Amino acid sequence: MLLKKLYTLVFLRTDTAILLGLKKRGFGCNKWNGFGGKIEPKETVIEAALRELYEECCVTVKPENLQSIGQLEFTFEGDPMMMDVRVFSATVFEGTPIETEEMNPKWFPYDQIPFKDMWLDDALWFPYMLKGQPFYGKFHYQGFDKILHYSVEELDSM
Ligand SMILES: CSc1nc2ncnc(N)c2[nH]1
Repeated sequence: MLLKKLYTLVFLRTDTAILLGLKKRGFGCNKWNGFGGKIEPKETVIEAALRELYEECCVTVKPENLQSIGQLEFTFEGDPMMMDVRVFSATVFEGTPIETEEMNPKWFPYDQIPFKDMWLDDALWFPYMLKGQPFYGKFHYQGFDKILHYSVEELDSM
């Protein structure tokens, strides 16, 4: 029986760049990533996404400006836990991203995304997100640096 844990992942975008954060501790440390994390028992996915974004870079997004763009499922050889990651993007937001204990934020022009310093799977599904195409990706890892098999499909809507 697979166990499933829900996570959020938010990307702020402008017409020229995407905001990534360098994870300073914990899971995925030293990788550039979107902003997000676990969902607490009594909160909705949207509430969790907006809370984590604010906690990690002090930027606020209104629920109506958060676009649900994708879903990622991560499984790991020998581990029953499946990570179910809900991916969102926003182009309208309030505040300037600042460094927190968790993350060091930086804007990257779209032709300078640091894929070699990101999770291996990101290069495989970013193209869908960057063109605003809802997607559903499944990635089966061996350890954290090898993808044994994966699939990414376009969705009609999220
Ligand atoms: C554990 S595999 C994994 N890939 C990821 N890509 C982007 N953001 C994450 N949180 C990711 N986790």
